[in-house]
Amino acid sequence: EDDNVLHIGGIFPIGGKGGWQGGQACEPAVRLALEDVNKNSILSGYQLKLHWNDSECDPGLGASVMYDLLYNKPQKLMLLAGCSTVCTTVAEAAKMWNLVVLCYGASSPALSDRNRFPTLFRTHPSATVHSPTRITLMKKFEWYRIAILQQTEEVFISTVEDIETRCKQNGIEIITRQSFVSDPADAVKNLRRQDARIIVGLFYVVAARKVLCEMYKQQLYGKAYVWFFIGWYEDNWFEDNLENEGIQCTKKEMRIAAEGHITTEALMWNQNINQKTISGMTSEDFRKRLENVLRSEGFAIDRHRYPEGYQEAPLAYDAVWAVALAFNKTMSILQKQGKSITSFNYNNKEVADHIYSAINSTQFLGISGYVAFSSQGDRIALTQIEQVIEGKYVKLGYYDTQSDNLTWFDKEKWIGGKVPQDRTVIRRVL
Ligand SMILES: CC1(C)CO[C@@H](CC(=O)O)CN1
Repeated sequence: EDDNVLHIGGIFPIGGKGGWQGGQACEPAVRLALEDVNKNSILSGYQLKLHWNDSECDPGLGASVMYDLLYNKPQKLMLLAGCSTVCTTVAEAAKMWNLVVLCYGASSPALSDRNRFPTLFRTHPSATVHSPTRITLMKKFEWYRIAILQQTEEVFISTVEDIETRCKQNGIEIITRQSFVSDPADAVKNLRRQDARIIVGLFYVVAARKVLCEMYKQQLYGKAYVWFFIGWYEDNWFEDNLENEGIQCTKKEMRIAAEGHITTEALMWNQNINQKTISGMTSEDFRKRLENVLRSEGFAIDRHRYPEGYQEAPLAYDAVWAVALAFNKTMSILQKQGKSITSFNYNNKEVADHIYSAINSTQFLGISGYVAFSSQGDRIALTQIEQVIEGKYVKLGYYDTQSDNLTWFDKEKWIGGKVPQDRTVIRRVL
């Protein structure tokens, strides 16, 4: 095999129906990154080569793609993967081959576990990255009595556990935790029964539309309520798809119920769009290049419609740069010992440990912003807070968990003209 090539494996969720088909935009983003890394002198003469296949976001298919990659030459130095379910399977097995796994599209909090996943790193933030942001907002507006409404999916179950822990640490009482599999009607009724006013909602976008219509019907919206929704739904999610999802509310009713809700989301595109990143590109330059590639492959790109994974594409692009920087660091350390990174093999822990500690300490400014990993391999990321004001999302601020710093624009608007309260206040008439 040609000796100045470093081979890596890739598993992308492209086809299939279930879960997240984010490989559609993430695989092209990885291609752009390989182009940039290979024309750059970062790997001092070596070329990075990717061998990949489609997991359809199915863990079983992902496992068979991994075995194909590992049991066919050339041997791979590490693996890129997407989708929480596939990353769980691949990262749990990868230690048997001494392989680092870098996940660009996995949000499950369960993956932050060094015992189960000793060699996992993610450029995609965990869903728990929202928790400190939500807590900070509750303390800012003095909401110390909250409720939780969640869909019974693994990612939301472990997110709620994280919220519960942080609420306890901050003296915030969770008065009720309601969950539903697909019909939220009873859960919403229980929220009303408990006089819930500040509600954190954790569900996928199809369930979110059902919740919103239930909120309208049961009048759990308006000036006395604050709803926290997840911020990565598409912009006009609460008006879309109503007919073919059998939503029993009109667009107008959905807009009324949605007015004023707050969202939190992890930032995946560097907000300073003119700031040059490690590749020399700004995030705006990257967006233009990515959209050209996607259009040339037949994707329709417009304000409301993007291929799946478009939002996460910077995470995939930056994952390749993280690999290149880590390999570069590993090669210079090994060279001092008269060794080569290509002496890596699946039973050779020594080189694997060098690759692990190199990626563990890798930090750089990427298209997705500052890239750095926690001791659990989690992506350290900023979060963004928005609010629906007159039917449109307005940026309210950003939160940096590391420095516990909230940047606030004072743009929030309350339907009743003042901050909603977390409970019914009995006024004593003297
Ligand atoms: C923000 C989102 C949509 C969360 O799910 C990720 C996919 C997954 O965790 O399986 C992709 N990015």
